[in-house]
Amino acid sequence: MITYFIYNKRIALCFQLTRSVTWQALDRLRDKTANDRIRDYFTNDPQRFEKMSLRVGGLFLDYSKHHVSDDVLTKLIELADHSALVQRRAQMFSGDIINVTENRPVLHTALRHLGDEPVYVDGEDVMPEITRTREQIKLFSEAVRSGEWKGYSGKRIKDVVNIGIGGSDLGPNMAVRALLKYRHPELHFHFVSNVDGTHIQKVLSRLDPATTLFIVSTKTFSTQETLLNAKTARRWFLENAGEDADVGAHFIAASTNRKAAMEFGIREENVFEFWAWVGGRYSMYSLSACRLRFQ
Ligand SMILES: O=P(O)(O)OC[C@H]1O[C@H](O)[C@H](O)[C@@H](O)[C@@H]1O
Repeated sequence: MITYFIYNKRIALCFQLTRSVTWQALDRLRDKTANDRIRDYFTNDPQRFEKMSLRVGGLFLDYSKHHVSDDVLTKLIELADHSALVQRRAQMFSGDIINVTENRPVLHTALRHLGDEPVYVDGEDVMPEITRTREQIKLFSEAVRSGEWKGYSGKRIKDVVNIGIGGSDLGPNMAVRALLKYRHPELHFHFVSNVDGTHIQKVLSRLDPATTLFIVSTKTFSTQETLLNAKTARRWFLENAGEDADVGAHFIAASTNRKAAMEFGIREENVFEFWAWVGGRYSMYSLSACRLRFQ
């Protein structure tokens, strides 16, 4: 049974989708069409591909090759209408609390929003801070890429090491690997997540501290594994290169905990912000993806 909630003014309305008349009709249609051949759908309807494909937002979607008859499609659309999909989508865009387990909005859409319209969370337009952070990431990453950003001894950055774990490691790691082909020819990327010291030692042994930039990636700045690795990296930097005052030229943070990051030695303007209204650590459009800009 599929049960879901619609949150409206913080009142949860519980729907049992699988008990709806439309769902049951779809269930019967599934049995009726189980032996249909997709090839016959095309023979009987030469317009099927045009009807069941679309281009939107740079994506091409082709669902004509799925086991979906016209009747099934009609019922699926009815099901979406009956289950208040449009209303739920509007709730998502307007910052309503639809993440019911964590009691917060799901505003990845605000991070992707490039228009001028405001997006409100608790009555406050969050777009200005998103725009400011985007700009901050852009300026910083461009300075690293162009070589304008210098390490403590005046050399440009050649290696970027992300130190994080869980959501602060896996998402950015996947995205950087996927887009490696487009990376800056003079920049190399490394990810350290393992609490076993051999991982960071192995990475550091190949690097020059004067040309390495560390991203301490931790939403809370309190995760033991990440802090241990970050402290190891800072010690390595201090033993082999600069002094305490130089840490800010080689360490930045992706975190909500500005205070802890600054106590670590990171400059305030190089603590890139997360927001509570996006759950988890990673969204392609959040600052977590800022490693991509370095590429
Ligand atoms: O970003 P942080 O606060 O350092 O948390 C990083 C990770 O910590 C733990 O491993 C949690 O189980 C993960 O869900 C989280 O992604």
